[in-house]
Amino acid sequence: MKEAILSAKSLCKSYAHNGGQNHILNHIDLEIYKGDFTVIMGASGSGKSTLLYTISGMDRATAGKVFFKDNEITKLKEDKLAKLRQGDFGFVFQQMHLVGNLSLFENIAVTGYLNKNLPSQEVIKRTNTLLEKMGLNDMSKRMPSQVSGGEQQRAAIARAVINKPCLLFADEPTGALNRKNTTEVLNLLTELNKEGQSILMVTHDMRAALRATRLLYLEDGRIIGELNLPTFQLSDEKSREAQVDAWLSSMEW
Ligand SMILES: Nc1ncnc2c1ncn2[C@@H]1O[C@H](COP(=O)(O)OP(=O)(O)OP(=O)(O)O)[C@@H](O)[C@H]1O
Repeated sequence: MKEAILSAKSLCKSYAHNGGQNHILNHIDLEIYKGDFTVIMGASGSGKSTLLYTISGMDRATAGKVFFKDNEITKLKEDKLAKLRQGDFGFVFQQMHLVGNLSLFENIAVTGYLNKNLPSQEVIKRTNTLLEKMGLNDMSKRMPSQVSGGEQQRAAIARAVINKPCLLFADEPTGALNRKNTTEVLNLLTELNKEGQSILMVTHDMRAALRATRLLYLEDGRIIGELNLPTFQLSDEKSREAQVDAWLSSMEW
């Protein structure tokens, strides 16, 4: 049986709008399971990023609850939430937000150093392992401005997983990348997932959606559809694409 690591109960998020309320998330009940590569799709403006930020504790819900491993995180104060985000969650965004005057090595290692439980030798070891895995060995001393967007995003992914988070959140991680870099980043995320990393990603990129083992569709503030898939294999890409395409059409995407 699948193990839920994150669950939302009647999750709501509204914004004040023209004297009224704009309801973006409307009583969402959702469980995110260990080991899954969950991808949330939906039309532009449907609330995908809002859902990711609200369920991860980056933003506050208007109503409803979020539980991380049976602990309610919606009631945590900011300092406890920050600790949780730092230790148990990893984040990757469309923009990489690397520190411009630190090398790639330092950008990755600094998140490890912030983890008080990690000895510095272990931080260095993990950073080197991740640099190798991300294919960044030769450019570890370069500054972010001296590498491509895809290389920056690979460094940002390494930074996000150095503390071995229970769940990696990704908000349109390929949104700013060209085709080649998109494929490289998606391959890395797929590889991490095959090694056991649980991922929750929002995207409106069909190529990114193909990597999901569980696809969810958001519309009118609710999850209206779900498609479960086996782990992505390059050899099955064509038939998977046809399956996902048909499902998205049925969602009127
Ligand atoms: N801080 C805010 N204040 C008011 N409205 C907001 C705020 N943040 C988001 N919204 C609105 O909430 C809705 C959902 O936004 P969100 O960014 O979550 O959508 P999305 O599905 O991720 O869109 P896209 O695919 O275009 O990135 C949009 O109508 C947006 O304008």
